[in-house]
Amino acid sequence: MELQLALDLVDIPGAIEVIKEVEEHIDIVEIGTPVVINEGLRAVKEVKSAFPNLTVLADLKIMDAAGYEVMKASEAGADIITILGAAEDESIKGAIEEAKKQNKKILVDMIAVKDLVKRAEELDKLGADYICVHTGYDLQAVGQNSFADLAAIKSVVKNAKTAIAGGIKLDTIAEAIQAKPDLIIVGGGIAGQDDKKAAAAKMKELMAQG
Ligand SMILES: O=C(CO)[C@H](O)[C@H](O)COP(=O)(O)O
Repeated sequence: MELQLALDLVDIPGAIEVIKEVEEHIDIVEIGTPVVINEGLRAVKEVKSAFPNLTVLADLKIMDAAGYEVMKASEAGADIITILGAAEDESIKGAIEEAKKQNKKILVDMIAVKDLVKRAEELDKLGADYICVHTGYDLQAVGQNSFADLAAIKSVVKNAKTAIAGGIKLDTIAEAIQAKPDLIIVGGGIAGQDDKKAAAAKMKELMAQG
């Protein structure tokens, strides 16, 4: 089980500072959608060159022109690129095909997908590397989470790795761990804490205990 730190509310120097603090306790660093909107793919490029040994995920949440966008994120140094599960199959196929060419991985974000089980089954057959259930900020604000969704997709996904994101904190990570995803994605639960290193270390410790 791997831990991904999502960085959403920082600029490039801020991202580098946080990563330095928690690097030894995380497996993947995510350059979040707001950071890419503010700073462009330069954020991916600068983080990858500062931490060449760290797996970098570009959270582009691609919806269209998927092959092209995967190519540009790959050129910037991303190892994993995200596309939305709600995108057309043609876009999903384009993203997966380009990622294979570039030796990269695709994480499909299931945010706002209504029939999760059916779509997860389809995405698994299309060859997604990761399928991620996700409660975005706007639904976190009204008290939702993705724990039941993770169990639901795990019942049908055979090949892809499964992931969960959205509001996971130290006091809720146990529920995510129980459902045994391959990847747990945490943003504010680490980046928003005073002692980021301690939060990441404790989460990794709980994940190792299983
Ligand atoms: O993609 C995102 C929002 O769309 C976030 O990166 C993801 O939800 C993880 O952050 P947090 O743990 O703070 O919810």
